[in-house]
Amino acid sequence: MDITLQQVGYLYAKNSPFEKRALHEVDATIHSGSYTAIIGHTGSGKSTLLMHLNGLLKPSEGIVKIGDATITAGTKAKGLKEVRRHVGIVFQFPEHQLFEETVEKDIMFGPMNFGVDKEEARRRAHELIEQLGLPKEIAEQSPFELSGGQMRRVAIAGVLAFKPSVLVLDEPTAGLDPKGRREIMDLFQVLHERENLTTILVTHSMEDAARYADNIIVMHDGTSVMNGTPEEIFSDEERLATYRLGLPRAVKFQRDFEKLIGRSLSKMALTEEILAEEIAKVASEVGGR
Ligand SMILES: Nc1ncnc2c1ncn2[C@@H]1O[C@H](COP(=O)(O)OP(=O)(O)OP(=O)(O)O)[C@@H](O)[C@H]1O
Repeated sequence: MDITLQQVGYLYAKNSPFEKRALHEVDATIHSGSYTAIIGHTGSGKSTLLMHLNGLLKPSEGIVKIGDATITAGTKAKGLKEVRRHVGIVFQFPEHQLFEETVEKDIMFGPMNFGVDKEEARRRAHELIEQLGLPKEIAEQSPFELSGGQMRRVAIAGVLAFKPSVLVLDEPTAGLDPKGRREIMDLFQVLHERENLTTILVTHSMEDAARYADNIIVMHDGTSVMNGTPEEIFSDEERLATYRLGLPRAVKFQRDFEKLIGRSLSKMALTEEILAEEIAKVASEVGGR
């Protein structure tokens, strides 16, 4: 399911003394099956943009196309339920939205709300508990008895349970330790590859954008200023600096290493794995001389 934004603008509290423009003239295309990262400085409009991706907000100006649905300022709310079934959003700290008395019921809530029958919803809940690496027994436990990392997984399972075709992740690893962060991000990567799940990641982490995304949208002052592959986006350090964004660590190391050896490496080191490979190649050339 492709998502396209054409000249999208958004005003909070429109026509009130508190009116505030959060988006203007945003153009972007997110292709079905892609992994897109949305990056940008604090206040650049990422969260506002994200809420347009499943009709939680309707654009004040312009058009949002989500698959066959077209959303404009005049779109009626009842046309949007179908869109929400297809686009699942994992909000920041999603565990704050858990509310049922057991983990199983919490995961079943989403699919049942979209008309899935109880038995199928229960089957999905148990399957997801396993897939997300949670112990089976927690199905009957209260979500509030779990650790922070487990609660996060339960909340993610609740979104995956209604089988969205697009998964939107708003800083999904905020507040987790480095191991928990990596595990959750790797899990999304597996889902993206295995189910060809269109994935949209809103992140402050340049490393995560470089590591996981195949497409990056840069937001600045409420508009989309760059859209391209990680290689394209991170090749222009000066331009990124004007948007107050830095390069991923591996790319910075590469720049320093290239200066040291006096030539360019064959690939752009977007991840530490690629950088390590490139350094190993140079080391073996030097060793062979
Ligand atoms: N509910 C609201 N009412 C009024 N203005 C808002 C509201 N939410 C956000 N804004 C403003 O809209 C602009 C864009 O905010 P948004 O939260 O979309 O940015 P962001 O890039 O997601 O920021 P962050 O990285 O801090 O989450 C900011 O100037 C913000 O102050």
